[in-house]
This record gives sequence, C-alpha cells and structure tokens, in this order.
Amino acid sequence: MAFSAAFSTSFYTTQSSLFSAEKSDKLFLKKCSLLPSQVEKRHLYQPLRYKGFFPERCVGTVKAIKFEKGFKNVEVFTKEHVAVSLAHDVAQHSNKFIRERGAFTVVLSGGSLIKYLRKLVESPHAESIDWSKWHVFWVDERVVPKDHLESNYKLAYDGFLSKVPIPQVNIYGIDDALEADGAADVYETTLRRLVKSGVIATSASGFPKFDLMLLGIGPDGHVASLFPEHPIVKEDKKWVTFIKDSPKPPSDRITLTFPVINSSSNIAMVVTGAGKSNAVYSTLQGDENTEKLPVGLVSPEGDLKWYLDIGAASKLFKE
Ligand SMILES: O=C(O)[C@H](O)[C@@H](O)[C@H](O)[C@H](O)COP(=O)(O)O
Repeated sequence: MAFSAAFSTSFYTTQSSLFSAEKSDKLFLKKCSLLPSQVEKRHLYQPLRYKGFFPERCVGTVKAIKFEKGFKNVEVFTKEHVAVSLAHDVAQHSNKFIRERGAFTVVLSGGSLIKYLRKLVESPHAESIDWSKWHVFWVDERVVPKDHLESNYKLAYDGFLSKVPIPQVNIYGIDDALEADGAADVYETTLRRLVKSGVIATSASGFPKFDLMLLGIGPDGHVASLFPEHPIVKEDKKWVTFIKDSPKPPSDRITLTFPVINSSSNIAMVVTGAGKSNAVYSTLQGDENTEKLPVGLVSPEGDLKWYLDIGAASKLFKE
C-alpha cells in the first residue's frame, strides 16, 4: 500500500530562515505557534495519512514526504505562504546561479503560477535580485498574439515581468506571427543559439539545462502543454514541439518536451486548489500510468520541489 510510508517534518536552514523572516507576520505565527514542539524538532516522522494532521494548523511544517519510492520534497502552506516560500527559494536560486555562472535561466508556465510570483517583486527580493542577469523562457505558450488575453506572455508580463528590470532582450517569447509548427521550430532555434553561446547550460545528454523551471499542473495531470494520452508526451528528440488539438483551450500551443523539462537543474512544482488533489496524490505515490498522468514523467536530473496549498495536499493527509 503506497501510503504506509511516513512523512518527515524537518527545519533546516532554508526553513528556519523563512520562519525568522516571517516573525512579523501575525497570521503565520498564530497558525504555527500551535505546533511549537514540531518547530523545534529537526526530523519528525508520522504516518503519511495521519488522522491527527490538521492542515489548517500545520502550514509550513512539511518538508519531505516519504513515499514507497523514496522521499519527495514537499511543502504545504496557505496560499499566501506558497508565494512567500516560492519567492524565498527563487531568490536563493537566482543568487546561486548568477554567482556560479553569471546568468540565471528561468522557465515560466502559464496559469495560476504567475500570481504566486507576486512576493518576488516586493522587498527584500525586488532590490536584492540582480534582474539584469535573468533570462526568461516559457515551458509552453498558446499560439495567440502577445497582447491577447490568453497569451502566457501577457499573463507573465502584466503580473510579473513589467514590475522588475529584466532587460527586454532577455525575455524570450514566441514569434506570434507564426503558426504553431513554425513557432515551435523558431523557439527551438533560439534555445540552440543560447546553448551555443553559453547563456543556457547543457545536460550530459545534450538537452538544454535550465537553472529553474516553475511549473503548474492541471487537474487532469497535464504539465506544460503535455496532455494525457497525447503523442507529444513521448517526444524524445525535439526540444520544442507543438499541439493543435489541445484539450485545454486554446487549441494551438507550443511546448518544451519532457527530455528538456527533465534536464533542468531545479523544478518548482507549484500546485494549489483541491481540484488538483487527486493528480497530486497519484503523482506523489508514483502512479505507473503516466500515459494518463503526464506530470508523473517529471523527473529532473536536478531537484524537484513541490509547493502545495492545503487544498492540493488534502488527499495526502486525510482519511
Ligand atoms: O498555458 C497553459 O495552459 C499553462 O502553461 C498550463 O500548462 C498550466 O501551467 C497548467 O494548466 C496549470 O494551470 P493552473 O495553475 O492555472 O491550473
């Protein structure tokens, strides 16, 4: 049985600094002060589907969940603290990669992810991040004009990119004058040029290795524009492909492929809302049927961390 395993609650450096950074946040302290003994403990194991787990009391307490196939790095927060934790971690990644390689390559998705980046454009991150070294890409894009309401570029621009000084030349949107197939080819050509010039790193298998991908999932378990039972899920040569029959409108999209997604140095999987709880549950327990659950194929060379809200995590903890 998949969930006879355990979850560990641990507070090492990142988590501790998040706690101290949050001391002024009364709501956070009120919720977390209900668990003072857990906050003190470095590792605490409890049954995964622990009846005594009250998610509303435990925001910010889950660090790593042990499943049959090993530990998964999972945090459960209120929606507000998903944004706090994500901003903290993105800023850390940004500092690290800029220090190590002089650039930070970040891949965005569409959907609700963008609103969870809102704390990044606030103090202290807004001033401390060296935005001039950021290079921004999309894991998938709808083939519509950039000023169209359904454009992931527009979503990200309005909600995030317009608020920080990333050089426009470092923001790699699709060529919206082209059809889906042409736009995918041109996007791949752009990625190849940036790999050649060293802006994007390369994995041992020759695929581009982005520093950080910020992904969301759909209730059906899709990730990027890789939908259940669609043949492009199996694409293993192209870096970028396209779809003209997307079950989620609009129909025409381009998307990075799984080999590229899985070459990433870091993936942040940001999932909120009870509508995703089944997909989260199945993926984290290692559901073998990845045809029906593409997110189960996300398995990066680097680190994968899940940022869940209480709704998305609800199936993990309740009987
Ligand atoms: O263009 C898109 O439709 C998105 O990139 C898509 O892949 C999204 O990330 C997920 O569907 C999750 O979206 P929500 O977080 O809004 O549910």
